[in-house]
Amino acid sequence: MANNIVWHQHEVDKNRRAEAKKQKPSVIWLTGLSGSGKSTIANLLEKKLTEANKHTYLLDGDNVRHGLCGDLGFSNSDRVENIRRISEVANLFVDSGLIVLTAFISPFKTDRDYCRSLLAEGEFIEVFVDTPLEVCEQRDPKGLYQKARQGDIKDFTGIDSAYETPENPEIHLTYSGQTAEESAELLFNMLQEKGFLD
Ligand SMILES: Nc1ncnc2c1ncn2[C@@H]1O[C@H](COP(=O)(O)OS(=O)(=O)O)[C@@H](OP(=O)(O)O)[C@H]1O
Ligand SMILES: Nc1ncnc2c1ncn2[C@@H]1O[C@H](COP(=O)(O)OP(=O)(O)O)[C@@H](O)[C@H]1O
Repeated sequence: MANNIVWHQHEVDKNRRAEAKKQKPSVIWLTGLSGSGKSTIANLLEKKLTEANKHTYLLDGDNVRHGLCGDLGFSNSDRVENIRRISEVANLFVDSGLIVLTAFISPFKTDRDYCRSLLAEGEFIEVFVDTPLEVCEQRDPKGLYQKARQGDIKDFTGIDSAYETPENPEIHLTYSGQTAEESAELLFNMLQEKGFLD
């Protein structure tokens, strides 16, 4: 913990920055298994938000793990640290007035709740991309499930590492054979209907 360090209050604050962007800053936190469609859906959603003149930033698992979290692996403690860093970054981006989209497996409830705890009421929107393991495994876009089944990758989520299902997500995106575009459309509409974009 930082000692002898005082938070500096700047003249242009979060409200002013959000006002300038004419939007309500928030974090749209997609969680789900590898291959569930988080990145694909978040990408399509960001396009829709941009078309609606929203200012956004997408934090994506694979990309963040190349830089900010490049020193971390997939042990439970590394995953906790991964989500802690991402939560802090998401919080800073919300402070800057942005609508932040995140696409991380984020398998542990406590870590997702940590990000929620950093934000104000209504700013954290948990979206459970609820695609069954069998579907994810069949898609296997990176061939990782096959490697995990063969024992070439250890601690793979859903195989030999836990995924804690969200109990009360703001949005539950169930899979019933729809395309990624349809999921993104559905998610965009749900965000609007629930007033998260007002
Ligand atoms: N062991 C293991 N378990 C799960 N995932 C693995 C693993 N090893 C590599 N990968 C690849 O890393 C991506 C998940 O990274 P995340 O940062 O989202 O994971 S976590 O939130 O810290 O659990 C994940 O990307 P997505 O498929 O986009 O979810 C995988 O491609
Ligand atoms: N309905 C769907 N929703 C999302 N992705 C789908 C869908 N159908 C097929 N896919 C494919 O499944 C893969 C999902 O991968 P990705 O978006 O990287 O998931 P995640 O980020 O959750 O690991 C992509 O190759 C995507 O094209």
